[in-house]
Amino acid sequence: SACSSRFVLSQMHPMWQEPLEVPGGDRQSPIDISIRKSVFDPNLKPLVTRYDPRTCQQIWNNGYSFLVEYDDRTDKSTLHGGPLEDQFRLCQFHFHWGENNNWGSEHTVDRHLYPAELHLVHWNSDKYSLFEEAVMEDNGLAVIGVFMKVGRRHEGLQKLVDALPAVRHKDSVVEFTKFDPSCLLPQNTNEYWTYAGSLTTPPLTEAVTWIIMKQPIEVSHDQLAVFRSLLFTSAEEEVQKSMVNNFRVQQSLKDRTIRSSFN
Ligand SMILES: COc1ccc(C[C@H]2SC(=S)NC2=O)c(OC)c1
Ligand SMILES: [Zn+2]
Repeated sequence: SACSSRFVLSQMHPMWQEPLEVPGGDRQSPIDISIRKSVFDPNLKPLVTRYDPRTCQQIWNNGYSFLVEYDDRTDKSTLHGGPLEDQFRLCQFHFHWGENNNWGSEHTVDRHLYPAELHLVHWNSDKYSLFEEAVMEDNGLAVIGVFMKVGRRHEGLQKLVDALPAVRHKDSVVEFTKFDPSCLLPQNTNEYWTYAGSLTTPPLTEAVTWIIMKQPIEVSHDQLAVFRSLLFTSAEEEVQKSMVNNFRVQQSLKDRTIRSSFN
């Protein structure tokens, strides 16, 4: 699918150097979500996700994370509602995690760090015809962020975990089908925070309406350990580097308001 972030491949290096300044730079992500600074907005609607598992195509290790990519040529797997005016199309999901269970998420809640964070990436298919177009526009993208905490084994995630050894090295791809990502959403999707932000890796474009779920999902210690068995490096490289701590440093809120869908 077009949203496979080849930019990441070309411009990315695992511990990539933060650029000195970013175009605009007043709505960068990730951020800390201060609960007391967020403003309840009663006009925020429930989120509506309609994902068709038949659009699931493959898993790809791009040297920064692993992406599960969806066929986004038609409106089969979509997101609308919440803070969104338009309909958005799912193109991929991926994760960020740490070297241990003490940190790993990109966003935090009152500075609380989670061991990992899921990003479900969608682009505005009402306004644009390709991901590449949407990624350059204000609010061309909508990303659902879901925090992950250590607890019970997540049965839905296990199918994905079992496929990871096949994409251990950077640039490896494996077929992965019939996966419904709604199994990775918390049971309560009506409580979320939303704010205007950016991609969290280069090109860092300020095109994202963020929708961060309040309720984390639980995954087991062993499932996270398999994430950490992935490598940043390709099979040819002599020195293998484990894929951990693939999160960006937090950015300042600047002149933004975080809205909450709950009081
Ligand atoms: C230009 O295309 C890109 C570039 C990078 C990413 C991945 C970043 S953005 C995010 S949110 N989390 C991440 O790790 C893309 O993902 C949609 C798309
Ligand atoms: Zn991400």
